Amino acid sequence: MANAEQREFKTETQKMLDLMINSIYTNQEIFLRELIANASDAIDKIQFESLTNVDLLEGDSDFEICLDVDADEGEFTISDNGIGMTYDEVIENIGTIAQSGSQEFLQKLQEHQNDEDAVDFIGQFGVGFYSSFMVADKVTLITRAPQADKGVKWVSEGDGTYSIEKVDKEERGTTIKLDLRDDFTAGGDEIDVTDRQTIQRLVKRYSNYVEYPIKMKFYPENEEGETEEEVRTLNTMKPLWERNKQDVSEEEYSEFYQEVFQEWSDPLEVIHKKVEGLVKYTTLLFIPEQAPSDIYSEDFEQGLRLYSKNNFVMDNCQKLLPDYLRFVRGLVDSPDFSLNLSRETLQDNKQLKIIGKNLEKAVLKRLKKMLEDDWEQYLKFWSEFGQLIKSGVNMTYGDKRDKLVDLLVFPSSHSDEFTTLEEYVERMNEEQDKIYYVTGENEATVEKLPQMELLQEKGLEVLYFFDEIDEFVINNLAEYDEIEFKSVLSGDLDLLDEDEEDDEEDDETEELLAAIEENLESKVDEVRLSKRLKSSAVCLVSAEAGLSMSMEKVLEQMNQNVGRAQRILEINPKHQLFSKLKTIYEQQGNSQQLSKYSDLLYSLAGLVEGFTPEDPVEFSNKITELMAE
Ligand SMILES: Nc1ncnc2c1ncn2[C@@H]1O[C@H](COP(=O)(O)OP(=O)(O)OP(=O)(O)O)[C@@H](O)[C@H]1O
Repeated sequence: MANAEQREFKTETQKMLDLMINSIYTNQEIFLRELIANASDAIDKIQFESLTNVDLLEGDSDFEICLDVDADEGEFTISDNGIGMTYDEVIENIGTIAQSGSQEFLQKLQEHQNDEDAVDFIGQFGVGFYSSFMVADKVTLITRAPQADKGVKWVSEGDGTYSIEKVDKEERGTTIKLDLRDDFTAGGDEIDVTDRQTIQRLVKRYSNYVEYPIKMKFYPENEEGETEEEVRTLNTMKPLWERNKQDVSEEEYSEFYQEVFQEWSDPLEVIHKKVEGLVKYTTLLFIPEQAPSDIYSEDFEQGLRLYSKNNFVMDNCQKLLPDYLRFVRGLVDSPDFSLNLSRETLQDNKQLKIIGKNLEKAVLKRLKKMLEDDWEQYLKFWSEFGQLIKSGVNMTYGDKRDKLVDLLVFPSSHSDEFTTLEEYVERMNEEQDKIYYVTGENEATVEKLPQMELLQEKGLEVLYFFDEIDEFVINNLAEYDEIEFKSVLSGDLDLLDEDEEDDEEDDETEELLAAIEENLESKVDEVRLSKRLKSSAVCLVSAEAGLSMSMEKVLEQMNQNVGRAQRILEINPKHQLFSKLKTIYEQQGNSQQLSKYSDLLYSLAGLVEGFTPEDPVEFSNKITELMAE
């Protein structure tokens, strides 16, 4: 090294190296991604420049990145035939920290100099080439720029100085040799960087879609037990998302989806978009056919995969899509993402926010289109992910909520399958001014509810809410197209024509109702004559405002005690039973018998509603006594 010039690193560079060497970074394996990304950038550059000056290629246009390991020597080497560097460029690029990301990093480093939490922010910045020092105690870089006579050799042990000298180098491009630290060789505590399988795995994970072949020699044994040299390309290269949509077949999308996201079935929908604007990105999203069984569990790994110019940056990035779209799989590639984007910095990442908004819009738009153009497919989607869309209504506001509302579908009394709110409103007759709904277990039970009788008679359509979340969603919406939602099970339905309205209650009826109310004091808030019942004798409804009985049930199951729904017992004045009650009251006043009847009425009305009697034994005794009479 007679001609080698010894130079010192700039102070900041040394600080950075110290951090690398002390392995503040926990994820050391990313060194490989950083070196491959640099090699790929260097090839991009020569390719671009050769467009105007083909001589730069020196006849070599088979662009490639070659990796090699030497387990005996504990070495790892990466070579590229990219643009290389001149003597001055090496000093400029490698001896100092030039890029803005690293500048910012150093500034922060200065601020946090004596901070223990330096670890927290170090992961936020691109450290590129220097990450070599995480796994190596000596780094040798030999490079030659196109058409330069001499190459340049740069060597450093990360100890504050480096040496630089001119050397002969035949091929254009850069070779970087790492003398690995013992920890990173066979028998070390960390990953074995001299192990070909390990390297292969890392390339697959981080650099699979780098567009130049990443090659490595393997030495498998042939049938005779002799080893043979075999050069393998480790990466898949052409990222599907970079291709034109028109040129990708459905099968190719499916294959990619299954391979990358470990799915078994085909995706229900594929969204593939290239966006060039304020932010530049390409996205490939998939709506799965089936919800994974753990989609509601806390461990569910939601989120998209991020790439930066085909380099893997991060998996399961949750910041891009809102929680209610957690079923969407896919990726986003943007040159604006830094390779070292970390979960901590995602929060403030502006590009990410813009991209996220666009993606959400794109998914909702596609779902709307599916609903309009392919109803069968939409129902399939709905049966898997409808719950999540509903939860989205509860979580969103304004415009977004309006978009979600049009994706809601419900079973209804007037349709064999599901109906949208828009369709419901279209079917409403002129006098109808409310959207009616009923909550219950299933179609068979709600259709038989006494409260449904009047609506059925009047031919009014009722939406069926079989999902616990439904009523909460509707409560949040309050109205659709300025039309109020109205539960068939609460308040007054106001459905009778004037001539159907009953005459004023006589005094005796009033007294009777008051007596029953007194008997049921602890259970109901009001007893009144019903205007909705046709053939049934009694029903229980909730008060117009406030918690409904079905919501009370759900909240109770969730152990959320938010109070009790107001209960109103309605008695059908046209029912035989009512005349019987009247007779009893006329003859005996508020007797024991009337008290027994009051209890029974309440229990029966509750039963229909799905509430078991508070004391089933007593209930059954009362019924049998009555039968015996
Ligand atoms: N294989 C290479 N061929 C040619 N030039 C290289 C090579 N590797 C690094 N360089 C030069 O050294 C510079 C510094 O590299 P480094 O990896 O530290 O940062 P970067 O790649 O610019 O930024 P980042 O890693 O944050 O994306 C590069 O910008 C490039 O000019």
